[in-house]
Amino acid sequence: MSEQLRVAIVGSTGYGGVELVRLLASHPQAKVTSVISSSSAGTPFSDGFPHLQHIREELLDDVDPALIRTKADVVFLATPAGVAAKITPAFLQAGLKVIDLSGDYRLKSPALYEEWYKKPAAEEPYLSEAVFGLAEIYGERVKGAALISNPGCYPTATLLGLVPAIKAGFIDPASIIIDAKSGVSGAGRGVSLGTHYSELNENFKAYKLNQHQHIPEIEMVLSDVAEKPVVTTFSTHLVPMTRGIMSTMYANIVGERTTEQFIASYKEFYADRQFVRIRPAGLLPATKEVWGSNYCDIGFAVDTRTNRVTIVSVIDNLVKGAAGQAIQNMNLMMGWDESLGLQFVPAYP
Ligand SMILES: NC(=O)C1=CN([C@@H]2O[C@H](COP(=O)(O)OP(=O)(O)OC[C@H]3O[C@@H](n4cnc5c(N)ncnc54)[C@H](OP(=O)(O)O)[C@@H]3O)[C@@H](O)[C@H]2O)C=CC1
Ligand SMILES: CC(=O)N[C@@H](CCC(=O)OP(=O)(O)O)C(=O)O
Repeated sequence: MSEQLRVAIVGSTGYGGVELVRLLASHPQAKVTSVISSSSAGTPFSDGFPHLQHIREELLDDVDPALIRTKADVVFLATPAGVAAKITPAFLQAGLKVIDLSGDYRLKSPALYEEWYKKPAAEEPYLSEAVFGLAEIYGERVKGAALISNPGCYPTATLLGLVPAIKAGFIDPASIIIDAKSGVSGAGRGVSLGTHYSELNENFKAYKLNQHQHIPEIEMVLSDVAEKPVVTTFSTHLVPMTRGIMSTMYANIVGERTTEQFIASYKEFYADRQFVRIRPAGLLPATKEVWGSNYCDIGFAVDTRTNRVTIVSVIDNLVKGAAGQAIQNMNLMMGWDESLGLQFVPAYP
């Protein structure tokens, strides 16, 4: 077998980073050679994650691009918004390929990023060079790229559920309303008032209405696919569960379409893709049915009374919504089969 690709992870002590460590442990052609921390360098990785003790015995490295270059070929950045914008240029200049899990390189307009993220935008030419890695839609662009911007968790579930219907002309893009729900690991490992146990348990709440940073990312892709500007209503809710996103989407149908026609059209659209599974009529997906896997499951219900369709799309936010799709992008970037090391069956129940 050829030599394995060497991989480093900045933010390895966060939820996205730890999930990268878990998934890459069984990748046949890549191995993690450096786990990096900005706050705990020099301490054993397994101190914080005893469940991974047998696969990662080394000490955490510092965020040092020159050192990392001696150990790795590709670096994943699983860091909070604003960090990748600062450190990516040094990693690229050191000769590493970069896959960023944050929102820093997704929006091509610096003004739009600063409006929604309230932080300084990444600089050119890196912003223009970054390829938006929604693998099933833009996978061809990912091949050979040096900087990949991994999509957000909510946009991944939402866009995989909407793009085929828009491309087929089945729905009016101006009529779309997106009602999305996430498990709490979507908020990261850090503690906050809104996500601690007694605030979250037995509770269900809407948040960031009309202010969510994923709104411009969703509109960017919907506009690209519709070939005209699209604005949308996107509402987010926190659910008392650990993993999972459900995006429930409503749109007016153009002409007359049955549930079976939506199913047939989506099956054709995703015929060559391994990670999108289309449900038969009457069988809507639930978050537990993709738990721990890289699948996005999509179901449909056409209402002939209102002539609207409801599309339900579910993912595991830490896998297809973050680490899994990032590895899928690494595979595409390297010219490998996109499913390498990702063929996990969902854990159930
Ligand atoms: N959680 C999810 O479901 C998803 C997350 N994302 C995005 O992925 C990124 C990571 O998310 P997540 O893992 O949940 O976040 P976490 O908060 O769990 O982890 C982020 C990690 O980044 C490290 N970090 C913080 N500041 C810096 C810095 N200045 N330089 C280097 N490293 C730093 C921290 O580790 P240390 O102190 O050890 O350096 C921390 O563990 C975020 O941008 C998030 O928005 C995207 C899709 C889904
Ligand atoms: C539950 C929860 O709080 N989820 C986070 C998802 C953040 C995320 O994934 O951030 P980026 O994609 O922008 O990097 C949120 O709604 O902000």
